[in-house]
Amino acid sequence: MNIIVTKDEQEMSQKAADLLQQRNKPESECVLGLATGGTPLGTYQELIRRYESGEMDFSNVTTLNLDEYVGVPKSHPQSYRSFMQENLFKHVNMDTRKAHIPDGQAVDLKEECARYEALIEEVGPPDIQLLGIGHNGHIGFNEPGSSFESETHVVELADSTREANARFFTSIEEVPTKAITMGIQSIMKAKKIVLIASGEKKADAIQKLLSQDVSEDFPASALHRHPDVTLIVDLAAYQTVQN
Ligand SMILES: N[C@@H]1[C@@H](O)[C@H](O)[C@@H](COP(=O)(O)O)O[C@@H]1O
Repeated sequence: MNIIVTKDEQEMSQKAADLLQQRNKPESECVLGLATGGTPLGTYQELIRRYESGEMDFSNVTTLNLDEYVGVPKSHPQSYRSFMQENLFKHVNMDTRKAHIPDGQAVDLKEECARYEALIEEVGPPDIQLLGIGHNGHIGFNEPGSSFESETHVVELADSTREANARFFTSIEEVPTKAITMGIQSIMKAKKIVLIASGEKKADAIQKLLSQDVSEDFPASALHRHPDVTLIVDLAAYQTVQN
């Protein structure tokens, strides 16, 4: 695992945008694996800035998002479809028909998971996958205990994850209890993975990740088995590791 320590969140976002931009070559289709949450917001702002200044073009970009809440309408402001639309897609010259996100409102969720996994094979795998990390080490919505062999599936969200995400809703009761997520094995198919983390609140998770222990109790530890992972972490999330 390649580790880049940045002075702050802004620099973390710029470095992550650099890696995404490097994969976006004008002569070929580029597949980006994208994530939601607070952490990638700065990266998306940086990608938008680069598009607006003519440094980046998204016409050849296909995207595959990691996850989506179950039962939340696509138009709901907190659906991951709306999140991506508001924070990236609508600001760049993307063909949103090539922007894929699991359908959390599918009548048959099992069938939807199978469809999405097949889609990863069909349009993917991502040239690069952007990942955040949950306090408990979750990636996508793969909570502790998830099998490293898992493909796209429905998960029950851990109470700690619902509490962490409650800040985006008006109350904890509104936070969905289930989600569809790409599995660990699906995520590991990406050619390159970049994990970003910032702030003291992520320091424990980063410390655990860097302990090198590989265990299904800490989903992000699966990344130690991937040949091309870059961790970009700001000082606040990393410094505590040193103390
Ligand atoms: N499903 C998402 C993850 O993909 C994300 O990495 C994590 C951390 O979010 P944040 O970046 O807001 O800390 O939370 C959510 O639950």
